[in-house]
Amino acid sequence: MTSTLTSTLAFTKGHGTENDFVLLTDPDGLLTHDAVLAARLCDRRAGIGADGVIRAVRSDALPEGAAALAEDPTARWFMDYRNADGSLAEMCGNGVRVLVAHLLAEGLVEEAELRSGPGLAVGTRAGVRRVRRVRGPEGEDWLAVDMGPWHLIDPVGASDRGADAEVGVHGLDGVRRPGLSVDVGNPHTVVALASATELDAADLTRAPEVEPLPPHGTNVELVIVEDAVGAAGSSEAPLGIIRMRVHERGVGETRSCGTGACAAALAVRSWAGGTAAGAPERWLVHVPGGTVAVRALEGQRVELAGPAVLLARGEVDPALLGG
Ligand SMILES: N[C@@H](CCC[C@H](N)C(=O)O)C(=O)O
Repeated sequence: MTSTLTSTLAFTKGHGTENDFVLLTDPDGLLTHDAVLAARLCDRRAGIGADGVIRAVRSDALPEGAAALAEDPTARWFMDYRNADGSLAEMCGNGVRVLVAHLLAEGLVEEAELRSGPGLAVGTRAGVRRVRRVRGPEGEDWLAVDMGPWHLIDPVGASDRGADAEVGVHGLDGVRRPGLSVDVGNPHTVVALASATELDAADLTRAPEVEPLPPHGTNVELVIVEDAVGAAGSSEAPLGIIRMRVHERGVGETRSCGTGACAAALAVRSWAGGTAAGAPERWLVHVPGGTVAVRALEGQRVELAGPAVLLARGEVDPALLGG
């Protein structure tokens, strides 16, 4: 992170539905945000402990930022995201909300930017994302992110299997369950389990076996669908309810995954036959760390909303990090 590993590094710790992150502020892109240091910071015993590291850097201070600025010249901040194992990820739905909360707390963006027009533009490796201030279902202060376009992933290309997968989940007596691979900026395979009992019994200390595996690996979401609220006979638009557990690429089981919640809702919608069949266009996704809301947007886009919590600030001596 620093060239000498002798000076301390300021950090903030935050989470979105308990998907937790170490945040570093590096406006001018002077830090070496490499895989080794990210893995050490994320170590839960010899480091600070987190599912990922987010470096807040100005888009014009790093090469990947050029594409973000070309897409939207107002995207002056970039989310440089690494997983707990140090690998780069294209996008993090919980992370982008926590990054924006951090930028606000540091006085680097204004609350007004979240409340006007389409919201604050943030560059990511998956493209520019826009973040707005919204109210949660119980009046909480939440952030909503336009997560951009999504598509099904066909890992084997032009086959009759399309994005369908078969997934072996550990802890379920060798049964294989149907999956659907969805790209929401990063890759996911959503797996439909048969019951809440299966969801609770699944062993996510190891990655589920996905066949065929998307080319860049995959995050895996195990889901069950609970009854939709406001369906048949009601004037209200139906609200789908999903329970989900997740095994993240580059991390392991986490308490939540924002992109994963979007993929889960989109897969469930697809299995239900889509809008034409009356499938809900908005969902609450319950994860072990809380609840997020997902909404289908026009133009095959999707929105994620949820909380962003900053809980600690401090300094760490990179020379003392173990791992
Ligand atoms: N937890 C994140 C996703 C983080 C990246 C993921 N592990 C990957 O490698 O794609 C989220 O909230 O979206």
